[in-house]
Amino acid sequence: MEHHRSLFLSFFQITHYKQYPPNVSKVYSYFECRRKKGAQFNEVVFFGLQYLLKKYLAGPVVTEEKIQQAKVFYQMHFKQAVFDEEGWRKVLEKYDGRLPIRIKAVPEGKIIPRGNVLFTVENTDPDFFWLTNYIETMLVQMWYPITVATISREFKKILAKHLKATTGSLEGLDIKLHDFGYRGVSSQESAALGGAAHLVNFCSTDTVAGLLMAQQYYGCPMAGFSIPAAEHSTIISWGKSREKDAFECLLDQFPSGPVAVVSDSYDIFKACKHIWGDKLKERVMERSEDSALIIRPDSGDPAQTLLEVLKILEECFGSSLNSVGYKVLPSYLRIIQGDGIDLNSINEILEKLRDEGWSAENVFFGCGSALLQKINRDTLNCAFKCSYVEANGRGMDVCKQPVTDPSKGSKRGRLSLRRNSDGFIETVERGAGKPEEVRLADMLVTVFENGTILQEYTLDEIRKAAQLWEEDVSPSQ
Ligand SMILES: O=C1OCCC/C1=C\Nc1ccccc1
Repeated sequence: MEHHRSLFLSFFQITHYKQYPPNVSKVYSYFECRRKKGAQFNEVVFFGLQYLLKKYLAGPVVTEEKIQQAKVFYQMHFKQAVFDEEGWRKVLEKYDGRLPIRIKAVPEGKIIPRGNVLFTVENTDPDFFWLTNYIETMLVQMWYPITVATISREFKKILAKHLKATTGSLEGLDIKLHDFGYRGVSSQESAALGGAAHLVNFCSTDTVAGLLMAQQYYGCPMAGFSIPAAEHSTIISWGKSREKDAFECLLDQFPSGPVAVVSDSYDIFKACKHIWGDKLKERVMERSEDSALIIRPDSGDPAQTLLEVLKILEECFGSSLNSVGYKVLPSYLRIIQGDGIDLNSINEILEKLRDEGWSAENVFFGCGSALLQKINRDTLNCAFKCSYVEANGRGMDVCKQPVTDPSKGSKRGRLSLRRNSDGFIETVERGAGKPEEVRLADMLVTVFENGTILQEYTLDEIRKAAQLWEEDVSPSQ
């Protein structure tokens, strides 16, 4: 495939090779989501490195043509010759354009507590010590898929808790949160990465780019599902006086399988009472459980609107009690709330529904920007730092310890990740841990070396690694 020029143009400062001490032969760096006091998230889902390696770093990424292009580009940019043409030509000659780099990483999907090493990067050939932090810029972009996968899993914990508490089971958990975020992200690539990151935890999405990512980079032919759904244009195009006809068209066009109909174009409450609950009542009741009508409010205070809608639908269609005593609408009727959903509001909504005796099985959720866009590199304090160098044949552990912010201190020495005797995951610093012991216990796996990807993960394996634990679903919290 066409390798991207971005290898050369995707980093931050190309003058760093001139700034290292003399005779440096190795630069070893690592990536972590720094621990932060009072942080909202204390564990992260590792996801996305495989895509980045396959797309930008694997294979013969350095070519003579790209070297020439970069040379001209940086001569213009710095108005002096600072691009390391010779260094790159040596990569081309010595390694046929493959990067002499080793990357060791936690397996994708693993749940790792904040403050632990997630992957390490080092040059495999002393001539190329400057390469390690050259690819830092691109590697730090891992903050995005990690953060989306983490937030998506936090949603899953909340949904699991409420499902367990109000239905007694976790059935249907993986379709409870639908990705509505395609339009709200900054680019097709973000949609692909973020969409795939959500699919680590759920199989419900409208972000098609994420499905393609899962297919092309994570070996999953179809990672998520959706259903026919109205949007405001398909309702209001009938005119205000024909909302009933618009709704009836959805029922006619999609007689089997679930269908979602946004119903707040004019008055969600009148639509539920007089159209769904009256004019089209028979049409709704004739649908089976597998062909439910899913009504979508899309405005107003989410909890208040949902409670009012549930009340109206109960008056029109009735409700029953499930095995744990919570109210459920008839199986041909459900609701999806895709407006105003984030980690705080989804919990509030489910608590208010529960207080009014409603089970979580009545409602599905959609989430857009709060899932894919309302985040940044600081959300999980993602950082990439050098922790070890070799010069004149000697190794040296290095780190930063800013007196102005100790939380920005970095780890020192070569790092490994292990489960300690208490079963907790911890990072072993300073190259401690005997090599034979580290080899066995080290959770970090060499996934990339000298241009070749040595370990791949399928989405199925990643989903298994990221599944919720028992304690994540216990209603106690
Ligand atoms: O209502 C629905 O039911 C379930 C299927 C998806 C769906 C709506 N999708 C959507 C996507 C992007 C922005 C807004 C809505």
